[in-house]
Amino acid sequence: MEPLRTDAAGTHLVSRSVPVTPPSFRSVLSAADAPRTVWSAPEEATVAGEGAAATLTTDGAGRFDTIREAAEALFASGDVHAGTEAARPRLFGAFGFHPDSTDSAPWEDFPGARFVFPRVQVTWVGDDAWLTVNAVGPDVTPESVESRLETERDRIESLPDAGDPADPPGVRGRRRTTARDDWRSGVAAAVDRIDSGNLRKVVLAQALDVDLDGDLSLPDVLSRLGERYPDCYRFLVEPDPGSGRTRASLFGATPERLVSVRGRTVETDALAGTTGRGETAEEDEWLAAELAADDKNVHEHQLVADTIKAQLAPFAASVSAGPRRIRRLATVQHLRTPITATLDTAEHVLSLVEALHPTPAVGGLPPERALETIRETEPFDRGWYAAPVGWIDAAGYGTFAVALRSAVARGDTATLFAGVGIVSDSDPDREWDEVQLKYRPILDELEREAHGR
Ligand SMILES: C=C(O[C@@H]1C=C(C(=O)O)C=C[C@H]1O)C(=O)O
Repeated sequence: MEPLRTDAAGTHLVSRSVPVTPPSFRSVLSAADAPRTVWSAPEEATVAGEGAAATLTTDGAGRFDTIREAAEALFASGDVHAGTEAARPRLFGAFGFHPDSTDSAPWEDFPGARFVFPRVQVTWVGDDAWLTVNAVGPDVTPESVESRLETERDRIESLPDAGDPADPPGVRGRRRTTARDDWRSGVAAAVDRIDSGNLRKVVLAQALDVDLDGDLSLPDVLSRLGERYPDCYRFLVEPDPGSGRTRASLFGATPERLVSVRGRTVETDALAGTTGRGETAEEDEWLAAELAADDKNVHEHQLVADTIKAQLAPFAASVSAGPRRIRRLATVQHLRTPITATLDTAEHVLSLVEALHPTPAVGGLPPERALETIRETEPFDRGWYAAPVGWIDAAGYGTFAVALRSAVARGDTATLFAGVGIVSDSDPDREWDEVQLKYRPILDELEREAHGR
């Protein structure tokens, strides 16, 4: 197993929180020290993290266990006064899609897993906001953290106004990593494997490198994504840059929850099967009805729902699925089945993340064949695209989303990722169009002409 790399071993943790006059999200993030962390999810508090009181980093197939053990050890040493549940200390981070990290751009600075325990955490819950200050180290005292809490409260309550949001920077150049002909032959080869009985489904992705005309303001991007995609999971993670490199930021607004665990309750979703949005309400309804009745999409979706239920079965005597419905987003519509389970015994959220990742919504079936097909077909590394991103607390509860509708921004460049499920009757050109639709949430934040829609 790859060792854990941490600056928190053998030390203890102190965390203190106070209510604050709610600051603006954009002001907090604009003034935040690196690495910045954002987590904002439906029915959850929004969190912005600044800096790192500790980081947990590892690689390899044992990355879920290594991070779970390190998180448990870190929180076990805790002296925590949170005041309210939402402000409690949490670790935020993500895993790589494949067990081994890669050196290829844009992923040079992204290990197999990395979690940050923010130095300063601002949490918005309903109309209230809380400030949490965290410290980890051999010499940390409650008094030093309480005094920092006072200083940080003064700073947060007197942050300068962030001003008007910046327009998207504009895109001056773009390069696809997959040419249309290569895509057609890749999809055709995958369909051949499916027809020969070796594979049932595989999700193939593309990447798009863009050169920007100016700087990307992530505070503005994340705040706009929150307005356009309030039902999605918005995230920002920023691993430390290698020497001579500008810091990279992975951000996105994904509709897909991988799993959430609270007490014995597990909630997840099967999300697969896609169509576009119409120009009118009638067209939207027509597209939704066509999607719900489309054999190819329903089959693709059902494979995901059945697999998730089977993956949860060893943990829970009862796993139940709600009705399959349409999930309508600003740019696409999906088929969605909500799935809930009651755990037989308490489990850490990372045990469920490990059991579920990658679901056939982003990998395929059978998993090993699908992963082999992905590696052989895609001319780029997935890095943290389509991988679990989320948070963990001291109780082992947490929520993880699947890092889709996402991009890595670094300086004046960004790389976007999007994929589609391939089954026996997939048409390469329709799948190509679906990939382009899935770039939209992020491209709209980069292209000037899209602004103001
Ligand atoms: C792979 C992506 O999306 C996934 C694939 C879907 C599909 O094939 O219909 C739908 C939602 C997601 O599970 C992506 O957005 O990149």
